[in-house]
Amino acid sequence: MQLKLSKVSHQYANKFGEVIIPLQDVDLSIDRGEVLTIIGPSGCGKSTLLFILGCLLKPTQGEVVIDSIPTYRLVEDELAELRSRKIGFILQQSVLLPTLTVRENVLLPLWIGPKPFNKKSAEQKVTSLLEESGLLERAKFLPHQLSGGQRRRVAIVRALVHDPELILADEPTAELDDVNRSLISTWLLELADKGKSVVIATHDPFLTGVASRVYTLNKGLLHLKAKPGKSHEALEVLA
Ligand SMILES: Nc1ncnc2c1ncn2[C@@H]1O[C@H](COP(=O)(O)OP(=O)(O)OP(=O)(O)O)[C@@H](O)[C@H]1O
Repeated sequence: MQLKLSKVSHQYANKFGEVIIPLQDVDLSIDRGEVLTIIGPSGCGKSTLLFILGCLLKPTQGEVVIDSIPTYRLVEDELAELRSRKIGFILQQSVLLPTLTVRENVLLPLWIGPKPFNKKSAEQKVTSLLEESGLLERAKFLPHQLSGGQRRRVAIVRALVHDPELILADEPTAELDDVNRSLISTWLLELADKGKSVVIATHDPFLTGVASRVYTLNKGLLHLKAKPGKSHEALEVLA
């Protein structure tokens, strides 16, 4: 996916009319196969930026263009369709439905999404994703029967089940041990190798180490921190 933000600003107001401007004139381009990380202090606007990139939030100013389509031209149904076809969200809280098994939680976006799917090939896809993530033996477990790291991996698998072109991850490795952090870093990098675009809000050096570009966000301004590096080499150093 090719994604471009031009002069994007966003402002929130509370009920007393106080205004917060977490993004100011942000320009950003993302291409296929790139891994970008965004770092910055708590409350600086990282999630806001991810929500705008994922078309969950319309910026108050500026333009978001996805595969040559300016998103302001799309109505809400078209945006929902775009999200469910092309975008995978890994949110800060791995919210899994407590009464559904791991397999059912992963299948959920296909059941409720607008995209028709073949039941048999969906089952196969889920099986192979669960296998890749080391979760196949837990396919029939309920979320409360999993460890925190396993729950996070289920949430990631769920974000990938519809084969999105853009993956947006908000602190995907927070509070995980080194094994899980390394596994998730490797996994996100492999997705980029397959041509996916990956944007991650994080402070985790495992993730900033494998990124093609690292940005800092502070006081509304986005700055490039590091020039493109050799991501595989970075991962080997960290392993
Ligand atoms: N719906 C909202 N209404 C008003 N202000 C909001 C709203 N959502 C976020 N904000 C404010 O916008 C700022 C940016 O929030 P955001 O969640 O994007 O930050 P963040 O960098 O992701 O933070 P963290 O790292 O703590 O998750 C914060 O100061 C927050 O209080």
